[in-house]
Amino acid sequence: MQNQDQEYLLNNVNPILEQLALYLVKEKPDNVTQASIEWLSVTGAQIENGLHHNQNFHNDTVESSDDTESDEDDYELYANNPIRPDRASVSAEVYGIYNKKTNFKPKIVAKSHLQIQKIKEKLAQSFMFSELDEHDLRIVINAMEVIQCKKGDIIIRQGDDGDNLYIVDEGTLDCSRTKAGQDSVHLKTYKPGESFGELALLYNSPRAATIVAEENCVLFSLDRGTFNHIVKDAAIRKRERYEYFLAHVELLQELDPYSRSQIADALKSRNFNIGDYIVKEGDEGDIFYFLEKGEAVATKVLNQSQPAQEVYFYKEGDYFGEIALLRQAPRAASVIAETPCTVVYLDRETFKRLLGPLEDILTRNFKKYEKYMN
Ligand SMILES: Nc1ncnc2c1ncn2[C@@H]1O[C@@H]2COP(=O)(O)O[C@H]2[C@H]1O
Ligand SMILES: Nc1ncnc2c1ncn2[C@@H]1O[C@@H]2COP(=O)(O)O[C@H]2[C@H]1O
Repeated sequence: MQNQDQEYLLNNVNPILEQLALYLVKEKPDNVTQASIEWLSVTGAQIENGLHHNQNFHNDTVESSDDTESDEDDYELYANNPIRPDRASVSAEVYGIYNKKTNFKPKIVAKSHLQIQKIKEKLAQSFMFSELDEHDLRIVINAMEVIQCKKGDIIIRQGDDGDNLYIVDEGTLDCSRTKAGQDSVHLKTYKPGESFGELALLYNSPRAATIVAEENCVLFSLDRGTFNHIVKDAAIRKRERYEYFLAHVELLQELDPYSRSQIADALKSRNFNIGDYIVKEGDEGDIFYFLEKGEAVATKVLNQSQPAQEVYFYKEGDYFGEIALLRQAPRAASVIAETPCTVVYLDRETFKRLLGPLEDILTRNFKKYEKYMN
């Protein structure tokens, strides 16, 4: 082998393969190939990223390229990993994700292949994280800690300072709030896939409610530092973007501002040109819409021998597409853009989860279509 090949092997290939081998020996996954792919795409990629920033990375020892940095500045990649007995700490800067300007050093917590898989699944269900790109997602996954808690454990206490956001992996938790001089009021029950504890991090405010485990639970927690740098700005922007609009949607008047902010997290947006069909009569329907900008018209075939007729006119703040979701039926009408339109929408699952409390109102409102419905 030529000298430069040996050097490449030593500097670029060995550090990653050695770590991979150690990981596989510890985890002993049934499917080695799949586990390796997963590991390489998360931890391996970060090591590689670091290698490009610091060619001093050799074997098991990772040094910061900045000699003046103290050991206290290091972060533990294999902190809980017994297979890394000698030097457990790695500098986040080595991994190329240390942001000198903001002093952000992402936390890296060792986790099993299975735990990483579960975190990925739960993050995909959580609106606040679902739009992160691969790179940011990797940082969030690395920073997450797995927390086991027992029935009755208080995870968050109203009024406390807050340093973590949580995603429920297993179990249910009760969320309640007490107002001065009043009994505590139950706000909601958290189930797997849902997240809580974001308000204190988003707005630097005391915890707005108390959250207690109703049974033994597994949670994933994310620290304030990572949340602030990766998630916070986009989440605040999205909440602010829709805050005013949602506060003026008549349908949502009965919801409290917190529930509306949850809808803001979940909304997706799409533009249509004049004449575009937003919804087509007879199609399967899985989406519920609010008209954010523009005007649209609903048309319906009332007589098979005649073209569809206009049956409803939509202005900003109106909603449509609820019938297919509530009745499990094909679309009862078409909705067509009369001007350039922007709609914001929720999928069926999210509609059920967030607008479930409004089902009665939605069903009562069917009467506005009554004279046109079969
Ligand atoms: N109606 C509500 N008002 C405020 N917080 C709520 C509400 N319902 C659920 N919560 C959650 O309870 C959490 C308590 O901690 P945080 O204030 O950090 O974030 C809060 C929200 O995630
Ligand atoms: N006369 C009407 N009959 C039925 N749906 C209507 C009518 N006018 C407007 N719509 C809306 O058009 C939507 C088409 O999709 P959906 O059936 O899911 O929900 C429907 C209502 O929101």
